[in-house]
Amino acid sequence: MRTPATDAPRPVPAADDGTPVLQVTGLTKHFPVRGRRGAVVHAVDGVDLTLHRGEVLALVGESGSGKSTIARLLAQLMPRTAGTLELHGTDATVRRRRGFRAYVRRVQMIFQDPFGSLNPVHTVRYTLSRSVRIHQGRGLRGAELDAALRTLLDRVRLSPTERYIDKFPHELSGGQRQRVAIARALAADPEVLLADEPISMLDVSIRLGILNLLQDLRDRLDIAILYITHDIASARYFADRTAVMYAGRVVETGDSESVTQDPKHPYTQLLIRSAPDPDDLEARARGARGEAPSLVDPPAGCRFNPRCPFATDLCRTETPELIDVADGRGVACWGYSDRADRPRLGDVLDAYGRRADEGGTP
Ligand SMILES: Nc1ncnc2c1ncn2[C@@H]1O[C@H](COP(=O)(O)OP(=O)(O)OP(=O)(O)O)[C@@H](O)[C@H]1O
Repeated sequence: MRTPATDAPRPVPAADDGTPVLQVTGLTKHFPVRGRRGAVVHAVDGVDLTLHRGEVLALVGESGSGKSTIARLLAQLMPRTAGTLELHGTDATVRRRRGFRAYVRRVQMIFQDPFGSLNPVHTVRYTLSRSVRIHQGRGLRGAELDAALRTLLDRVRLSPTERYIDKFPHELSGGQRQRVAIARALAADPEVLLADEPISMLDVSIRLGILNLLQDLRDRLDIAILYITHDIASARYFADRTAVMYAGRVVETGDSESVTQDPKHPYTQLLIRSAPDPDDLEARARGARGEAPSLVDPPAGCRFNPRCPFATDLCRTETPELIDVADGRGVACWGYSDRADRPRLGDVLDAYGRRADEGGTP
């Protein structure tokens, strides 16, 4: 059961009938390229995602794969090129400012940089009071407001609250600032948190504490969380389901345990089997098959084909959709299709190793 941050009225909670809280289908974003008429960056292309209450979905991928763009599209901070966005099964596209305010109350975003996202000239009390008043009622003041602030700080484990409430951001650690940013998001009593690399700028020693806090919010408040990260190991620890992105497309989805323990897509295999040394991954991938593709003129077919040791003509010409492989798992790789001309997959690291031994790309 959700417990509201205060007794103030909140948007009607929808019955949990299994309908996703938030769902996007065919999500696409193309950015125009300045100075090149007609050219676009294919940042996100045809992505389907569903977020359920009380569930963490990790969106994993290397830099430039489109993760942040997806977060901004889900937050409706910019228009999409194509695709639908539904909240509880109903079109949630905002067209006016008022609609946007109502949407933001339900879908809140947490940013990577807690240093940049809190205004340095305001105390924690000011920052949180402002958010509480916006979302829970402009008239809230005095003891009632204090109680709401206390509840929020308790929720993010900044207690005793007196120690933090009159502090300025520069008087707090990175982890404490991120907790304040999370408290500010919680003031809206949201159903969805979009967390864009929420721990990547924090000290390694405090990252786990923030993930545990988010996990606790998922459990206690039944919030749906989109957790964006380039660190697939943290996705395994923290997320119920994982979607792996490559060059603007989702290449693999499934429960986090299966995706990380038994990766199916050659890209996910490379990502996981090279961990924990990302340089190893980059070196192997570069040594074997070059850099991540241009998103202005992306490769035809599977976008991973130029780096994939198993790619065939089919992979170079036709785009694979997500293929059901087992237990709700999907893999966008022709290797799992029943086509006669499908590629025969082998061990991805062996293949790269062989290539390197043979002196580069064949
Ligand atoms: N406003 C914009 N105008 C033009 N191109 C953009 C814009 N925003 C993002 N892009 C491009 O879209 C692609 C995806 O970027 P995005 O930031 O979503 O990736 P990401 O996976 O979040 O990467 P990172 O982890 O580095 O933030 C990149 O090629 C990026 O340069």
